[in-house]
Amino acid sequence: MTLLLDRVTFRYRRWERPVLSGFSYEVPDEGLTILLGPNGAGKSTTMSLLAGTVEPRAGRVLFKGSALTSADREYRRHVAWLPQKVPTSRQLTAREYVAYVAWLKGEDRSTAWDRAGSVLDQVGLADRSGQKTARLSGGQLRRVGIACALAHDARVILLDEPTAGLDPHQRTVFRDVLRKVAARIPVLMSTHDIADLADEATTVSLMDRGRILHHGGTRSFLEHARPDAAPGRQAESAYSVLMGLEATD
Ligand SMILES: Nc1ncnc2c1ncn2[C@@H]1O[C@H](COP(=O)(O)OP(=O)(O)OP(=O)(O)O)[C@@H](O)[C@H]1O
Repeated sequence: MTLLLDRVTFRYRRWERPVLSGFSYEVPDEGLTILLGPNGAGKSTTMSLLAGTVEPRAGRVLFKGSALTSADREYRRHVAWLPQKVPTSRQLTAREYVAYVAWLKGEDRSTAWDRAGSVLDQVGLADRSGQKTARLSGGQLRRVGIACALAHDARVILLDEPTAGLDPHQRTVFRDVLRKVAARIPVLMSTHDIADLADEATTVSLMDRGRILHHGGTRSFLEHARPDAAPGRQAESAYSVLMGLEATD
């Protein structure tokens, strides 16, 4: 019950149909939740609303029982939002950048600097902490983004397609970091990479056209797979069945 959307309606332009209408969604308080759905389903919109980067036309965004207001410092501090492209400053080193973000979120300078060192170590980037962010790879930058969330004591982490475009090695490293982080802090992550969920996710949410089609434990999601789905393909099959793309028998 930490972070949720309560009967939210949202449209990008006044004359357009709402992307979400009377939409409610609660981010689970534990583990890794994966938000699946086809292009245009409303995943990024849902995450932007939860992150407070856009405001609903109707309904509420609630954090720890209080409605979000854009000036809410506690919210900014405790809800970490990582868009697909981590917005780093190219001139700063990884450590300077993480420390800067922690300072912006309210840590004092020396605490921010110390924590930046320790969290970069936690995401496996201790040896890159003195490197300019402009010279880091996409996968390393996403780990810098996670480090920022850890540095300012986030209570919830929202990740928009964090594994998109990563090579298999970077993806594995990123998932290892994610597994450790999600054991301590709830993480909501949108993805098209169904393989991400099989081993890692605690909860699976599937949305389409602004509606949630499934929200529950990974096992209950996988139970929707066709009985004859090939080993390792149950998640894809469950997705297709729930989306109505594939019959169950
Ligand atoms: N900035 C925008 N301006 C206008 N319409 C938008 C904007 N962003 C998204 N939309 C529309 O809102 C709907 C939901 O988009 P959204 O990006 O939330 O979906 P998504 O599930 O994240 O898709 P994808 O998997 O492609 O990232 C789509 O119809 C999309 O065209």
